[in-house]
Amino acid sequence: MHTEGNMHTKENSCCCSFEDCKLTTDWLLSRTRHRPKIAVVCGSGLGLLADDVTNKQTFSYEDIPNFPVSTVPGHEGRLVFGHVNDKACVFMQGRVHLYEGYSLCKVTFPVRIFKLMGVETIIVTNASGGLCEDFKVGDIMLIKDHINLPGFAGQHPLCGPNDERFGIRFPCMSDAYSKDLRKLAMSVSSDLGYSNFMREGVYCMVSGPNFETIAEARMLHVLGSDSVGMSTVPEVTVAKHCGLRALGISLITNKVSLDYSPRGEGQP
Ligand SMILES: O=P(O)(O)O[C@H]1O[C@H](CO)[C@@H](O)[C@H]1O
Ligand code: HPA
Repeated sequence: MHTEGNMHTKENSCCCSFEDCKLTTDWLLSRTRHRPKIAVVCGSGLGLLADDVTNKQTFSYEDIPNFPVSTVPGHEGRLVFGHVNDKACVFMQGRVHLYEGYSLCKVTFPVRIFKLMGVETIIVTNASGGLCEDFKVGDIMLIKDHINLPGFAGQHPLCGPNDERFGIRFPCMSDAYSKDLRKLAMSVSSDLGYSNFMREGVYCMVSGPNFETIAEARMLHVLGSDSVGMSTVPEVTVAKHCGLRALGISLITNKVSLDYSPRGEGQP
């Protein structure tokens, strides 16, 4: 069989085998007493989510065997173990993306490490562009569903041989984002007085690194996307595959231009 240039063939399918994951998990477990039940992936510029962690122990990604290293600004590249309100947590201060040149297997490697460490719930955050006309910059969108655009083109973290120790071959994705967690998040934000800027919607992943053309943005909108970004979907897909409960939170950091007329500099 000719394999050159095809990432997903049997011979060249996985840079992150179960054994690789086990090695990294054991490395971490032997260096920390923390046993987190909740993992949080901090999106671009959102590393401050880990600021209030108590009893902190941190590891630089570059020191952790097999771990991918963040290369973009706004992604510090450290794992932070500790407690938030007495809950044992681990925060990824910074993630890696497909456009950095990592395979999606590598992008999602940390999710499997969390699973093997005993994590049960994962909160995946991101910075994204608002496509829904009602959205304002600064709104927070709870992700109720996603569109995996790179997945349609074969860029999918679960392509390649399936290891049943992680999950089944054909995982269901219709309930990837826990309804209960979304309900809880809405109720907590209402208690905090945040209801005015809480939204719920569909996140679409594009590969990046360029932002969308106006025609592309219109297409994504017509397809039912409320926000667009270059992450999250692979992590949540792998989380669902291995049985983690997931909450997805998107901070709307910009409004995506859907028409050619306004402020028209440089536009077609
Ligand atoms: O999704 P996160 O990591 O928050 O980052 C978002 O912000 C970057 C673009 O500014 C892209 O990487 C996009 O995906
Ligand atoms: N498009 C894609 N990714 C993004 C955007 C956007 O407008 N904003 C933040 N990440």
